[in-house]
Amino acid sequence: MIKKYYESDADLEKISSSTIAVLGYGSQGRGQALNLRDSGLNVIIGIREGKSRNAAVEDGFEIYGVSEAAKKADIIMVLLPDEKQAEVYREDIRPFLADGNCLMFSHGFNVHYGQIVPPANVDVVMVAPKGPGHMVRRTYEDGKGVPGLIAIEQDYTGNAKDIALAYAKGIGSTRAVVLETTFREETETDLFGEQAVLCGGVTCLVKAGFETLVAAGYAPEMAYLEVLHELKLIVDLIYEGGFTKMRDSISNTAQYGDLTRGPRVIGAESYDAMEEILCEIQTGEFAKEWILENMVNRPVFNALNRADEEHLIEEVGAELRSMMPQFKKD
Ligand SMILES: NC(=O)C1=CN([C@@H]2O[C@H](COP(=O)(O)OP(=O)(O)OC[C@H]3O[C@@H](n4cnc5c(N)ncnc54)[C@H](OP(=O)(O)O)[C@@H]3O)[C@@H](O)[C@H]2O)C=CC1
Ligand SMILES: CC[C@](O)(C(C)=O)C(=O)O
Ligand SMILES: [Mg+2]
Ligand SMILES: [Mg+2]
Repeated sequence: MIKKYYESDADLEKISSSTIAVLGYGSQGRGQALNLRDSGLNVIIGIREGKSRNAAVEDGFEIYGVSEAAKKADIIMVLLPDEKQAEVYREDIRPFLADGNCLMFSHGFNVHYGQIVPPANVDVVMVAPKGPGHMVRRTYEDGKGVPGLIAIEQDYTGNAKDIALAYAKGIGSTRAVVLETTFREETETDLFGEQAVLCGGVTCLVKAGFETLVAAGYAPEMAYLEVLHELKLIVDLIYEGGFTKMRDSISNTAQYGDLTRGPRVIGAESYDAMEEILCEIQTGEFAKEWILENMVNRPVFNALNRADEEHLIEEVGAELRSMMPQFKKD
């Protein structure tokens, strides 16, 4: 049985006298740093010059370069892009790690695939919120939390788990639930989830529905509202109460179509593709591909991203959203 932890299982005191360096101030860096500070913990930011450094200054943090922050800290949370972490680790983190420090990640990619090999005299820990950084912050501000994972790769001090749980409490995750996993399990399931379902699966499904309707002569605006805008409303119901709550809310006609037609869209071919994708993750083939892609300045990433940015669904969506009050900035 997987271990689950809640508020009463974690003690902020375990890290209340520690200096926590959050390295990177992007999606996760900002969300986690603000939550930790609001939880009363001692946070500094390690960041290069640039856009997100300015945001950290505006938010009133004590700011340092990455190496300086790593040197000052007891807990070093690496919230840099996965593809940059190994290089920054070699140059700006590893030389400044002290005996008994806690090296922390929110995703296991670099440790699991051997791109970062920490020394034996530090704790190596993961605290991974299961949600985007902006939601980590917004949910905390609402008095709730995004569920999280902890994993202990190396327990040099004997305190690694207490530290991980306290950090998870600091970012709000124990308000929801924290599961105990391993670097391998988190890395493989996270990559699979984002590729096959959450990001890759969903965007391709929506695009396919949109393109099918538009090719059949329906207005792109109709297609957009049908397969993209309404998706959130349906997903919200699934999120709140599973398939059952969603099916309680839709018409019987929709439910019959869902049960009989859904399996034709996601059929044997999709199951085979998912298995193949999982296998590429487990063997390290995907990791190798992504590392090599970065070494040659991301030609595939850039070309595919540009094509999607220029897709009709984005143009139509931007125009429709600009008229909807819920998307207007204050
Ligand atoms: N995004 C998410 O919600 C989730 C992310 N994670 C994990 O969290 C980690 C961080 O991801 P994410 O928050 O998306 O990252 P972002 O891309 O949002 O932010 C990265 C931050 O690192 C800084 N940075 C980039 N390159 C360098 C460098 N060479 N030296 C110093 N600073 C640098 C960026 O600064 P600048 O503005 O100057 O580019 C930015 O502040 C990853 O391990 C990811 O897998 C885990 C769960 C969810
Ligand atoms: C779903 C994408 C994610 O895994 C996340 C927000 O959890 C990521 O890497 O950003
Ligand atoms: Mg994820
Ligand atoms: Mg991920």
